[in-house]
Amino acid sequence: MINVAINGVCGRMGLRIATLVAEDKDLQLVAALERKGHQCIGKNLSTIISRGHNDITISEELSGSPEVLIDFTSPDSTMNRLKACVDRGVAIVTGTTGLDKKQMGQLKDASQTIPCLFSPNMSVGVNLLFNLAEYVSKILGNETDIEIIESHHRYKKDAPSGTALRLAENICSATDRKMDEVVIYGRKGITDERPQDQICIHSIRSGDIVGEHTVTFCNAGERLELVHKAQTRDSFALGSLRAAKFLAGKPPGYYNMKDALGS
Ligand SMILES: NC(=O)C1=CN([C@@H]2O[C@H](COP(=O)(O)OP(=O)(O)OC[C@H]3O[C@@H](n4cnc5c(N)ncnc54)[C@H](OP(=O)(O)O)[C@@H]3O)[C@@H](O)[C@H]2O)C=CC1
Ligand SMILES: O=C(O)C1=N[C@H](C(=O)O)C[C@H](O)C1
Repeated sequence: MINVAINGVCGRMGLRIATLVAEDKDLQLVAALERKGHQCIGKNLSTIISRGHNDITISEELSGSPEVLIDFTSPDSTMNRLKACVDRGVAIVTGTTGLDKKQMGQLKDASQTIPCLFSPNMSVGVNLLFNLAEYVSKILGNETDIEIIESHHRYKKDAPSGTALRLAENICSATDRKMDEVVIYGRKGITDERPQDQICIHSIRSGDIVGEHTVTFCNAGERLELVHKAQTRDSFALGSLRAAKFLAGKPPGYYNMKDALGS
């Protein structure tokens, strides 16, 4: 049995993860965290997710000796909890996106002390898409116009999605391009002819779209599209549970979903 804690337990992801942990025979929820002053602090989790975890009260502080903290919150919250994980020797699985370079550096520094796993997308399908985009861009080379379209719900706080950025990073590394030289984020005004190696990321925020990503490769006369559509958040949540099981007991280090999926 692996003891886990969830940071942001009352969020869209946190609630799904708590529900799925209750159904997983290998995992035991020992702490459910929200920020100080959150309306759910002190409430019994089972009254919110209507099943499981009858003994868990939502709290502000990491407690209950978890082996792994599962975090889907915001960059500030992730950094705050990361300090607590390092102090207490707790591994962290984080899916929080929008971390800046400094915060990503802090996560990597922490991985010298505790096992850390970060992925901008924890669904199996998107991690396959990461590989497919790399493979296709290697074959189609630089003679192809590449665009990325990501679509999410109206409540998403960051843009572009971490998944879209990772897709662009993979394509750049596969085609010897540099992100800061070729990637743009939407278009406006007189843009003239697009440079051959340009990658444009477009972000749609609308309604209750869970998470959709399309990579288009346009050659003369044909277009190839790689598309992933998440239908529920369980694709991400189940991936995070797989990551937590993988990370428990590992030595300190910086891990990703490829490691957790064994791919
Ligand atoms: N890697 C992946 O597979 C996936 C990653 N994500 C990412 O996960 C993150 C959360 O997404 P989602 O669940 O939809 O977001 P929600 O806003 O629904 O949930 C975020 C949770 O974190 C809490 N939180 C936010 N900011 C802070 C803070 N500064 N201090 C303490 N707690 C805080 C929120 O509490 P409060 O209500 O008080 O704000 C809430 O409980 C995003 O970065 C998103 O991109 C999402 C899905 C999949
Ligand atoms: O905020 C979301 O919902 C999601 N965010 C992640 C991202 O930024 O890539 C992953 C997924 O697309 C859902």
